Amino acid sequence: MGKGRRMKKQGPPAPLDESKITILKKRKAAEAAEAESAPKAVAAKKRRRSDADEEDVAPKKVAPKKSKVNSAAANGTGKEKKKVVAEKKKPVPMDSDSEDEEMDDEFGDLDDVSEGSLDSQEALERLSDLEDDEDDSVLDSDEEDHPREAMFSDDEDLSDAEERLTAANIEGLSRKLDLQRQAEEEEAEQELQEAAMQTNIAGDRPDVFADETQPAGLAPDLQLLRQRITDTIRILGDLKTLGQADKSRADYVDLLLNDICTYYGYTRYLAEKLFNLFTPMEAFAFFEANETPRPVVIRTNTLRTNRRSLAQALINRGVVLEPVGKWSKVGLQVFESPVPLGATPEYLAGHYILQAASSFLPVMALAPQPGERVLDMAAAPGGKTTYMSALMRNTGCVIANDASKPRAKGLIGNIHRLGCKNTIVTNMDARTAFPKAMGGFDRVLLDAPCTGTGVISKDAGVKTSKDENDFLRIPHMQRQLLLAAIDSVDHSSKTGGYVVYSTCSVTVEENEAVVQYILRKRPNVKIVDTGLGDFGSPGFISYMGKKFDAKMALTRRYFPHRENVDGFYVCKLKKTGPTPVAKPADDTTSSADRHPRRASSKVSTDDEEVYDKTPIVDEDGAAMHFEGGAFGPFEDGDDDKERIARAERNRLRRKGLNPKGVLNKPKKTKEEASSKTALAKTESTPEKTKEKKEATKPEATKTEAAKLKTETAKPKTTKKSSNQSKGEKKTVTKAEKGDKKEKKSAKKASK
Ligand SMILES: C[S@@+](CC[C@H](N)C(=O)[O-])C[C@H]1O[C@@H](n2cnc3c(N)ncnc32)[C@H](O)[C@@H]1O
Repeated sequence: MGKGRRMKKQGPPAPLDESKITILKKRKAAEAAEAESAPKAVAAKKRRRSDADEEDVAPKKVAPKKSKVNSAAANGTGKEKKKVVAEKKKPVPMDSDSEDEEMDDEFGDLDDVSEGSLDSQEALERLSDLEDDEDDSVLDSDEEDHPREAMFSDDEDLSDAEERLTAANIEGLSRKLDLQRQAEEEEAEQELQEAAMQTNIAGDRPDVFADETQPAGLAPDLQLLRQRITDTIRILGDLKTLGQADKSRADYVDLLLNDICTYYGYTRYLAEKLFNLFTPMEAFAFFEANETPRPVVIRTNTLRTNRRSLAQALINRGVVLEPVGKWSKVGLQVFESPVPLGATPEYLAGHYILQAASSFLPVMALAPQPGERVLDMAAAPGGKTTYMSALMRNTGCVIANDASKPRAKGLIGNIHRLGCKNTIVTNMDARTAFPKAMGGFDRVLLDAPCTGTGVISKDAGVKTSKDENDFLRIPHMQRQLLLAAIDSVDHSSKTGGYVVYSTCSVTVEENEAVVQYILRKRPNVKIVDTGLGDFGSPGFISYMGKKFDAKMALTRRYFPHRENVDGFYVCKLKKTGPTPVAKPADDTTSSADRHPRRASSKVSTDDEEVYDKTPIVDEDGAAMHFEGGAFGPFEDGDDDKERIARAERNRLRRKGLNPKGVLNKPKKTKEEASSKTALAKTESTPEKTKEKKEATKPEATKTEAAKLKTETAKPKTTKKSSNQSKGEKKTVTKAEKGDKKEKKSAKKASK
């Protein structure tokens, strides 16, 4: 487990502005105010609790934690901290006012804990609080119409067993406090430095261009570079006052971008693209956040357990954890673990999956319902598929597709481990496979392949590996996939008709621009609210002079520096009608013509490879019957024939047979067989026999036979392959063998 910012709680941070640089002062003031008001607040809370105990009516609620215990210990001296830990071991006397008072300062939240790990108790209490609050949570859209009592049996009271503390947990807490304190100290020091820099330049106009040119071959002085970055940002914030007369904004931005590239190691192209998403100040925070890992999060698999039991089991192993935030009922943020989280018995038994917090969000937005048919178009390694399966309580059907075979194997592994029984894995290119192979889904998730600019903290390679070509190629693929996703949804689904599009990238090209393209190509979809509440920021409605649909603000963006999660984008679309089918230029009997209801909504599109297989319903809502079933016939029969032929060839190859030989061999019809016997008796010349045979063959066979004729004229080696298929290996002559060897060695040489 890492240290430092990992300890930060996930959730919406304070709005980022210039004050971030002088945050320390503010924090100190806030801490002082908090220290003053804390005893009162705790006393009030205690009063509330005892009232509740007496009346036994009010639901138990504890103030959200930026734990006082933590902060007290974290801010205290080593001695104080030891005292904190020692105090934790003591049973807390509930009826002693004076002792209560004393404890209130540090243990306000733990007044009903008798013994055991503060850790476990704290985490469990927090779980309890969160679950008490869950009913009125607006964030879990998966609760929409189907309350999931059965899945969340974790709001029962804490049992005595759960309350028992272990020495290991106390040690865990102590370590957690150490780490937290260290992180806060580091952060404070950094902020102090930044504040000092700011003070230094506040009075005069810093000349950031003075030491711009660095002697070639010398490693950059990182501290100076960092200082110049913060100076330049400061100047850009107040160019009129702080800027030099002979320098423009563009000069400062150019200098800043160069410095960012040198300091953080981005290509200029990517640095600029990311920089343009924010104000200079916020861009700095974003680049900074990409340098530290996000918190480790696990998702409870509610098909196998509930969050409280899982938390308890892991706490018993010394894991320090707490609920990920109010927005999720199943996430646990892990602060520290003495055991590898990917190898605990709970992990192996499928009680949880390691999953980044932000990747819960698309599934929450999709909100798949029990009994539905759902498609996960790009599913591997399955974090979202298995969450969907759990939300659907293992009912209905999830088609989990991924184009990568090795990744699909990992997907299968996770599906098995987590006990998802309603899931089918397919391995196809979703751009062309759907909805041709399958359509009419209630919901589709497209967690699209992307450039990964939201997960640079996990994969620093993105900083240098993504170029202009990637930002053309990948959005193109995303558009194709999203078109296929939309066309695979049943707009008339009673319960759904939704598509969720998500990426772990923060660029506009891969997010709003893709959605905007889709709105133009598919007038039968509209953007709807994700149901994710206030968590995250709204999507862009304009960017660099480009205007997007006003509803783009309903889509959500998540950033490492704002929410302390991986950068992510989530858009929810509702399909309102069948996709108009474009008429291929040379097809005079297109489906639109055959299905007049489709013809009326014919549109011109350059994505003609995608066809909507949504059932066409009549006025009463009943599915209409067309040739080929409810989805209509496959327009591209020739494609199918070719696919089938290819599959057959592959099947033969797998069997070790030569497809050419086998498939080109004319099949004997019954008549042929019988006439052959008859002819054997009566005919004398082979020519005559041949003529007769030709006459009895259907047209297609005739051409095949003609082919065969030319083949027989070829040297023996060619014919041999067809003989081999009949198991006539023995007839291969030595000369033929030599010929084969020669061919093989020639092949090798050419390779
Ligand atoms: C962002 S990852 C999906 C992560 C997954 N949804 C999860 O939560 O575990 C994107 C996936 O898309 C797959 N992919 C790429 N191109 C594809 C295509 N044309 N059709 C289907 N899957 C594709 C990749 O193999 C990769 O596994």
